[in-house]
Amino acid sequence: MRPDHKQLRPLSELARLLGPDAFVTCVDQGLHEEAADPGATVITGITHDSRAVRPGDLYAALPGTRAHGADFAAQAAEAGAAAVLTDPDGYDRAAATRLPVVTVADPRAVLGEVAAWVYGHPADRMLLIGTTGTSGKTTVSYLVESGLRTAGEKTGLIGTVEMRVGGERVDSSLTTPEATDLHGLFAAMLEQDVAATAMEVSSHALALGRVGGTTYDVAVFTNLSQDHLDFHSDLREYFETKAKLFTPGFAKVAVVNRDDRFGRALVDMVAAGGEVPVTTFSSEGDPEADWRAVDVRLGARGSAFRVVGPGGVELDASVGLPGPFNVSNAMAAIVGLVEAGVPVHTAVEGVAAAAGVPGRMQRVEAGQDFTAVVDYSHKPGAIEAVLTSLREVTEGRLTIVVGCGGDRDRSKRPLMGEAAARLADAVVLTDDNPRSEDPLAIIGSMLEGAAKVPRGERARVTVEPDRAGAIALAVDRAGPGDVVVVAGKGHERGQKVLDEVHPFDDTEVLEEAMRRRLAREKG
Ligand SMILES: CC(=O)N[C@H]1[C@@H](OP(=O)(O)OP(=O)(O)OC[C@H]2O[C@@H](n3ccc(=O)[nH]c3=O)[C@H](O)[C@@H]2O)O[C@H](CO)[C@@H](O)[C@@H]1O[C@H](C)C(=O)N[C@@H](C)C(=O)N[C@H](CCC(=O)O)C(=O)O
Ligand SMILES: Nc1ncnc2c1ncn2[C@@H]1O[C@H](COP(=O)(O)OP(=O)(O)OP(=O)(O)O)[C@@H](O)[C@H]1O
Repeated sequence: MRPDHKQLRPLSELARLLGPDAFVTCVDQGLHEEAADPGATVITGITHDSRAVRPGDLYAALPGTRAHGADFAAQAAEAGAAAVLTDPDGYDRAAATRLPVVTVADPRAVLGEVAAWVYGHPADRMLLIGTTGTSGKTTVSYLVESGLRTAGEKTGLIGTVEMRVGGERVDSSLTTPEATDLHGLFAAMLEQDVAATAMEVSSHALALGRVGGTTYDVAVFTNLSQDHLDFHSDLREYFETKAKLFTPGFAKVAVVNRDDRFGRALVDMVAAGGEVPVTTFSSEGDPEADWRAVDVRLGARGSAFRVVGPGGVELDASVGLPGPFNVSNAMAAIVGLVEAGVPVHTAVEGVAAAAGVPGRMQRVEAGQDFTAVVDYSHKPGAIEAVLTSLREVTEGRLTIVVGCGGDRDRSKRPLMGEAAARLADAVVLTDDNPRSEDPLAIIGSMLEGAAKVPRGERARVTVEPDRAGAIALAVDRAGPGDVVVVAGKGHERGQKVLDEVHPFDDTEVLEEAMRRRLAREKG
């Protein structure tokens, strides 16, 4: 989504912004190595994708893992690009278009600043609350947005499930959009009078410069556990990437979960920097936290608790999402809102009023006599949190249907298998976005983890590679009062096989399996 109003930015201004390390060249002016005078060239928008170029755009030709954006410079020029931003490697193909070319050593590193410049620094003109962490980013962002709405703001939301601009819903393909799209989105939000935005900040975004040129009024940290080790070299580097969000260029204030060991390390790191004030929260009774959730009463559909904060604040609160981890998410949102200037009672009211988050601990009803849940847990920490939470609210048997994605962090597969086999009574291992891999090989790695649980403590493990078959199996075996959780896809609507996405909706398949069973039972 882009603003309707076109920007008019002279390219000469960009050359000044980027300073002496940027070369501006224009073959048509006979200038190959000297800084050219980009003269009358005017930029009216920006994109990193040749397929999305609009006339007047600056096309950012970025080096990628599969291609170099410069490979598509001719296509961008044909679509009306006014100039190209690239690195020395992409220069030849960019210059061949005869458009002005801005060459910098690392275009991703400046892309956020450049995109913010193109759109007139829109993020600086709204309240921005960014949330990072391995788990809880989407949930906290939904809760924060609800709090901002309760405070009377027209809101924006940016995250994995969807983006929202005022009341309008926009599909989302990444958790955190690329910098060019992000600043365009902020500008479009301003045009619609959005005054406050809640957004998710992934570690990919921090590593790939997607949030450059964006300063968060409040940056929130939920937790860190193993994930994305296909992208980050190890847990330490993953943590350090997340920690970037809490440095002065990115955050004005930090809100950090003290119950998480990486959260405590982050508190020390930010405090040592001495530039970003930190406020902490705990839902597990840490007396050192600035804000605490006490007297937590867990229920099958949500929790009630008391919020205790600085200056004698103490008030009743609730969250309509089950599990202790959602009390933690609610605290993250409440404290984030308070640090953003929302009165605490409004923050508490907004969080309590939030509707469920699509595909997160979502109950599915078809008249069955057991509890059926769809949840987006697709990493060891989330599987553990979800199974522990569901165990607390059921006397019956707990079954999980779970797989693990192909072409992504392989080291988490045995950990997911182990967590499922340790914490559930029954596990059905199945397929989940195999991409280019053999689903049985992925399941094999999960089985390795499951086998580490001692026999007497291990859940009954069944393998059914066909996901619909696996869901039906779990449904057919469920007894009254049991819980079946279908993990991994949550709000997603497809199964990724090779480069194709085949329609697959866990909620629909689960509903259908339960209806079929009821029909069979009725005779
Ligand atoms: C690992 C990663 O994040 N990769 C991102 C990266 O892709 P890449 O380096 O492979 O790009 P490439 O395909 O080689 O293309 C190079 C350049 O050519 C451009 N291009 C390519 C083809 C074309 O026809 N025209 C064109 O202009 C591309 O836009 C790109 O700028 O740059 C692309 C756009 O510039 C992103 O779309 C792509 O995200 C892919 C789709 C992705 O799946 N990313 C995931 C892992 C991700 O970012 N996830 C996090 C959330 C993680 C979490 O769950 O916490 C997220 O924030 O979404
Ligand atoms: N605070 C938390 N601690 C542990 N697990 C959580 C927490 N919050 C949510 N989860 C689990 O993680 C799943 C994903 O939650 P959510 O979408 O809010 O997190 P996320 O950080 O946005 O995830 P992702 O990066 O995978 O998009 C939930 O469905 C739930 O199983």
